Amino acid sequence: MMEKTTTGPQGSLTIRTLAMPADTNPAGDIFGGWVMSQMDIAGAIAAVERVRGRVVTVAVEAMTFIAPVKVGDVLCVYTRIERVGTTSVTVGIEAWVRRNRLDDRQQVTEARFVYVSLDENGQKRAIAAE
Ligand SMILES: CC(=O)SCCNC(=O)CCNC(=O)[C@H](O)C(C)(C)COP(=O)(O)OP(=O)(O)OC[C@H]1O[C@@H](n2cnc3c(N)ncnc32)[C@H](O)[C@@H]1OP(=O)(O)O
Repeated sequence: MMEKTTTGPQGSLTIRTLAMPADTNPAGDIFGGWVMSQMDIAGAIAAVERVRGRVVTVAVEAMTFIAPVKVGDVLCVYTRIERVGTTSVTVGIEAWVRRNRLDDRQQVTEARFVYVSLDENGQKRAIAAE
């Protein structure tokens, strides 16, 4: 599991979006799947920037849901490149919310997503050194 953050978000702010009523479960909280989707999108943005090409998600590792997301929360997803392999890139991802008129900030998830670099034909592509 990734180290718990104690001071604030780690990484670059990659996505900021609003949790809407359509994304709730019957209990009124936001679906975990919606939050994971936002994290996958943010991780893919970070991976595409690093590999400078198309990527596909191959694995989600160490996904932890720390606190619920509520309707009206502003979800902020932070990413950082943790590892670059031959064809894969591992992105550390944290989601935080701002709630109660944006006064409170709380971490809601953390995970590592792994992406594989593909060429235009969908074949694995070696990642070039930076
Ligand atoms: C099922 C879905 O629709 S999910 C939504 C979107 N995702 C997809 O569609 C991806 C479906 N999967 C695939 O197309 C294939 O598995 C691919 C192209 C991603 C990988 O192809 P494979 O031939 O299995 O790849 P291979 O085993 O060589 O691994 C490629 C890289 O991914 C890494 N990798 C593969 N599986 C995993 C895993 N479970 N966890 C972490 N890393 C992994 C490998 O370590 C390797 O990294 P490296 O080149 O940096 O050393």
